[in-house]
Amino acid sequence: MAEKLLEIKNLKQHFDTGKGVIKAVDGLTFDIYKGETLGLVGESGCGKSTTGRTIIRLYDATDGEVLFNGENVHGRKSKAELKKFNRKMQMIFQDPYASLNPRMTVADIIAEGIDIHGLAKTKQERMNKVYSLLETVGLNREHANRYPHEFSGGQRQRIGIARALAVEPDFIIADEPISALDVSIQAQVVNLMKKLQREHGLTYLFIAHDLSMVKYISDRIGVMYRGKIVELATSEELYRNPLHPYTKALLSAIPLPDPDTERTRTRQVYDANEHNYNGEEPQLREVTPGHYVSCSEAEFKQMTK
Ligand SMILES: Nc1ncnc2c1ncn2[C@@H]1O[C@H](COP(=O)(O)OP(=O)(O)OP(=O)(O)O)[C@@H](O)[C@H]1O
Repeated sequence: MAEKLLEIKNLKQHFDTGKGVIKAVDGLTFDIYKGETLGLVGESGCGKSTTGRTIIRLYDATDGEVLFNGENVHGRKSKAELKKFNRKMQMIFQDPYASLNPRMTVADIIAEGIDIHGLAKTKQERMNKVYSLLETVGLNREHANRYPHEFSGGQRQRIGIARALAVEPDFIIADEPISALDVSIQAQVVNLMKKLQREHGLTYLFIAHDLSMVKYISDRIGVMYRGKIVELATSEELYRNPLHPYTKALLSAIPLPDPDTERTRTRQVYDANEHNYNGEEPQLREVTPGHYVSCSEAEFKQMTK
C-alpha cells in the first residue's frame, strides 16, 4: 500500500459574503499518496481552486483537517512551523501572465523562495541554483536577467514551475496550469511536469476543469461537484467505467479528434435533481476497490448487484 502524503478529512471552506454563505468546499475527505498525481476535475465554480488554496493554507479552513506527513497544517501554528509547510507545499497557477511580477527579473522571481528560506549562502550559489533550475525546466541561463513580458505563455509557465521547484517541495498544487496555453504547448508542459515528478519524487494535485488532458498526467482522479467529491477512482477506471451521472456528463463533453464521431455523438447534461435521494444524504461509497461514488444506499445496491 502506497504511503499517504496528505490526508484531507471533512475539509470545509465556507465564505460569508454578507448576502449569504457560499459553501465552496463542503466536506471533502480523500488521501493523496506519495509520488502520485491526483487530478481534481469539475466545472468552473465547483470549488477546485478553493480546495487547493485551503489545503496549502492560503485560507484557514472553516472546518476539517489537512494532515501533511501526519501533521495538521491547520490549527494553531507558529510562524516557523508555517514557513516549514510553505516550503514543502508549493503552487503553480493557471495564468502565467498574472502570477509573475512584471517588474522582477526571472532570476529574482525564481530565487524568491531561495531567499525567504535561506537556501543559498552566497550570491554565486543563488545564481547557480537559478541557472540550474532554468535548465531543469527547459529554459537557459541567458533568460535569467530578462523580464516576464519577454516570454511566451508556455515559457512563463516554465518560469512558474522553476519558482515552485526552487524550494525543493514535496507537494505541488497545479491549479489549471495548462488551461491558458495553446493546445500545442499543453502537452509539453504536462510532459515537463511528469519528468520533474520522476526526477524529484514529487506529488501533485492537478486541477482541471475538464477531463481531456488530465487523463495523461493523473494516476487517480477526483470529480468535484458543488463543493463535494462525487466520484474518485484511478484514471483508467474513471474513463472506462464512470458511475456518477456528472462524471458521465463531463466525459461526454471531451472534444473528439474524429469530426464524424464528434458530430454524431450525444452530449449528456447532468441534472442534480435526477437522483431520488428521498431526503437521504448521499455518501461517498466504495463500489469496487478504490472506486468511490457519491450515492444513496439504494443507488449503491444497484451499482454493486
Ligand atoms: N474569497 C472568496 N470569497 C467569496 N467567495 C469565494 C471566494 N473564493 C471563491 N469563492 C466562491 O466559491 C465558489 C468556488 O470557487 P472556486 O474558485 O474554488 O471554484 P473553481 O472550481 O476553482 O472554479 P474556476 O475553475 O472558475 O476557478 C464560487 O462560487 C466562488 O465564487
